[in-house]
Amino acid sequence: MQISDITKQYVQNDVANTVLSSINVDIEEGEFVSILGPSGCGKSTLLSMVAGLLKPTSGEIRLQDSVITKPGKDRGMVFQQAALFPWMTVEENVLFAIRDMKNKEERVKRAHHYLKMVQLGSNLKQYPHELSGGMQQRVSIARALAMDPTVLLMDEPFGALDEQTRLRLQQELETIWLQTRKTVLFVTHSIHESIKLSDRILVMGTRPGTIIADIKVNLPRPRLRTSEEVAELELNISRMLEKEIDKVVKEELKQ
Ligand SMILES: Nc1ncnc2c1ncn2[C@@H]1O[C@H](COP(=O)(O)OP(=O)(O)OP(=O)(O)O)[C@@H](O)[C@H]1O
Repeated sequence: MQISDITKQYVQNDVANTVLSSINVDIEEGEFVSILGPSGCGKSTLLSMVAGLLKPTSGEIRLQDSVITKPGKDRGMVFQQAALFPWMTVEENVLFAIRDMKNKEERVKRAHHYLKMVQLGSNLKQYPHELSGGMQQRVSIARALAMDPTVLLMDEPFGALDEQTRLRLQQELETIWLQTRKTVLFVTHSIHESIKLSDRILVMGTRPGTIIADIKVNLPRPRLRTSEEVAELELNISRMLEKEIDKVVKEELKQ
């Protein structure tokens, strides 16, 4: 995927606010890339443009040589809230996402395969309200994977979960990624989460949002908090982010 010269402005009351400027990134097939940055730097805006939900003001995003202009089946999206259909069972929610598949037997087989992968093989007939937040999020991951997208786009998928569930889902996502080797673009606020999961971390600065560091994480997996290299990287990134946050605080004080 090639993100080239992206700028994004939001216009409100005839005033243009540039939220992203000069975003250039090439993402290899199979890479797990995290986007980290202070609140409001434009992470979700960037992901929404890759999803085709928003159009860039200038620049273009290419996936397998096609310019992205709208949402497509080649991109599966997982949001902070699972957004499942409450009147459908777990199985039906996944089947609905792949309703275009003609062969019913194959369709059911595929839904079950991914639901088993996210440890929900015994919850097929349950409804979303009968599941915990973590389980609901697992359904939305299975739903996105079942569509067999080229890229998985994840916008703070574990942000609303408690710490224990979050750690468990991080491990599961890592296992799934090692099995499927999908390209993943993952927005998070957690430095540790990004180090644990990614091949590469894009650190964003703000006002306007730009990429201030592109860090390759060449550490063996699984990456433990107790590892010296992990702790050192965590400290370096947190210093970068603190600088950006200080910049915002100073600007706000001036106003
Ligand atoms: N539809 C919109 N209209 C106008 N401004 C918007 C709109 N959506 C987002 N913004 C502004 O664009 C900037 C970037 O927002 P965005 O949600 O992409 O940031 P973010 O990095 O994902 O933030 P967070 O980490 O808090 O989720 C913010 O200043 C936000 O107020």
